[in-house]
Amino acid sequence: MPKVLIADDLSQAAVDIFTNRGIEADIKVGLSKDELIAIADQYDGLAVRSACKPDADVIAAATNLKVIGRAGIGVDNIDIKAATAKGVVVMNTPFGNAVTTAEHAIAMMFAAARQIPAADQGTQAGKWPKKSFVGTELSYKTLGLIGCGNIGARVAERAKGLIMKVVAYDPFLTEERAIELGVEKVDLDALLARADVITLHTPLTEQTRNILSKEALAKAKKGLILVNCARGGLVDETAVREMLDSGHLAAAAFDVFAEEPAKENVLFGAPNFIATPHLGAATVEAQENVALQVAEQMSDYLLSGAVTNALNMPSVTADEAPRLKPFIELAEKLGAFAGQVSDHGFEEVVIEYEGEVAELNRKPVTAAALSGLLHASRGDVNMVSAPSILAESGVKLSETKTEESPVYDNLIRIKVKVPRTANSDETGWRSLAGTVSAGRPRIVEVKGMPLEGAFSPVMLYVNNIDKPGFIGALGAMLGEAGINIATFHLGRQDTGGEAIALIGIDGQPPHELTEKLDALPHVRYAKVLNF
Ligand SMILES: NC(=O)C1=CN([C@@H]2O[C@H](COP(=O)(O)OP(=O)(O)OC[C@H]3O[C@@H](n4cnc5c(N)ncnc54)[C@H](O)[C@@H]3O)[C@@H](O)[C@H]2O)C=CC1
Ligand SMILES: O=C(O)CCC(=O)C(=O)O
Repeated sequence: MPKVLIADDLSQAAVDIFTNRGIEADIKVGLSKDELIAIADQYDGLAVRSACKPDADVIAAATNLKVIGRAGIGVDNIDIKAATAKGVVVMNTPFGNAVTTAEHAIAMMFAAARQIPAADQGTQAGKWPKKSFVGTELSYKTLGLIGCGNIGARVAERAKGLIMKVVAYDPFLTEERAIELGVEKVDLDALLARADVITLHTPLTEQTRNILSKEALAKAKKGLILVNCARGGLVDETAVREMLDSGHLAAAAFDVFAEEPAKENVLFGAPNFIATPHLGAATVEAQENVALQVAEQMSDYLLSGAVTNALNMPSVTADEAPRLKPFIELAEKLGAFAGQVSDHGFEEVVIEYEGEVAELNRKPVTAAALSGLLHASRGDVNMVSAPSILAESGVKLSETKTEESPVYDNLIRIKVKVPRTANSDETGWRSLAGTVSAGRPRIVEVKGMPLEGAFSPVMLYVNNIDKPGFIGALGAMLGEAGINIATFHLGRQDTGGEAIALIGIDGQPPHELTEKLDALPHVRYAKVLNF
């Protein structure tokens, strides 16, 4: 039974889903990093919000971990690179709290424009401070959105309802989408020059960190209201403090801080500054949404291999997962075959899809092929880590698809380009193909030569010249070594030409056997393959 750790406050809905689906869920909120590392290897899944920080050390200690689920949007608390390298899927819930967070941004904008918290404090202190609070009307003012994705777009919709003019800076916002949302796409300098209110809605990345630097803020209009319900690191907090003190900024309302939990901060106590403790997503509805979603997604992955909203792995729906399973198995085995016979590595990989499989979601199938391919040389690799490992190695990857498959209903062919080496005249492309028949993977072609057979856990691969007596000698050699033959598949180009034998054997043969095989006349190459 898979086991997950819920390491941040999550609605009970998540626990119920895990339990109902037969997954054991431990709740341990507020663990220190050392405490988390000490127990991390017990879990297949880790469910977090933003307080728990699965960094490279935690991920390295979590030797059984398969999935990290973020009940929320921002994943800057998770080391996705480290997770990918260890083959751990990272998934979030990109829509579950978007409305709630957009509403919080609007609430913060109003609170700042009318200084509601300070007015409330003064009133309840018996001061009736009516003359101290003269606010700003928002209708017909310009709202500048930095980031116009899920949340930004929802803020835009609401701001338009408030009769505000909305301009947006987002390099990935298309003109069509801007028109659809009724916002004007502008560059950052234009936004700074025109906005009466700025609200941030980008993720925290190396590109967005400090996007509102001291220099950028200096370009903003005097009297600006600044709202940040995205991430603390997006804004220079010290510069905001100086500008609130000097009156360049009329007000600022922040839900997020560079250091959280923010028990102290340079902004605290600044004039017209409003703070909430990262409450953007804190509504009953949003917490229910993200908890349900993350628990369903993690359970789907752990139980059926379905992948939704992953940041480091192609999606596989629950419907697709069972259909893809045999093709994933075939691709991984073909990749493993190619990887084990590529003694000197490979420079390029081509994966050809024919027939039925060409019409399926091929990304996970390709990831499986690469996982098999890299396994011989890299060991600890899986479908999550393989594509990025291959990309980092500089090996070129391409894919083709043909709806028609001349012989089989479906066919996957893997071609690898092997490099020229001092000891090998085997240059150029090597190819292997297989099919799924009656739900089982079968190999149907090796080096362009047709043959037909199932994969066995241990196989002997022999590439030889087709000469009488060879098969007898091979059988005798295996018999002498006490090795039982389970399956025997032969292929050849033409009589007396290049040939191959693929022999399923019961158990691992001694190393000397391949040496003896290699020494047989007419044998060009012999290798034990493991699947
Ligand atoms: N305060 C809170 O409790 C919450 C905060 N958030 C934060 O809000 C962020 C945004 O969430 P969503 O809108 O759902 O994400 P999203 O991915 O839908 O939208 C982000 C937008 O930022 C844009 N962007 C990326 N780089 C940019 C750049 N250099 N300059 C300008 N725009 C850029 C993207 O193109 C995208 O349109 C999250 O990453 C998270 O950090 C999310 C939920 C709750
Ligand atoms: O889980 C939370 O309370 C924070 C939500 C958030 O910041 C996010 O979803 O990115």
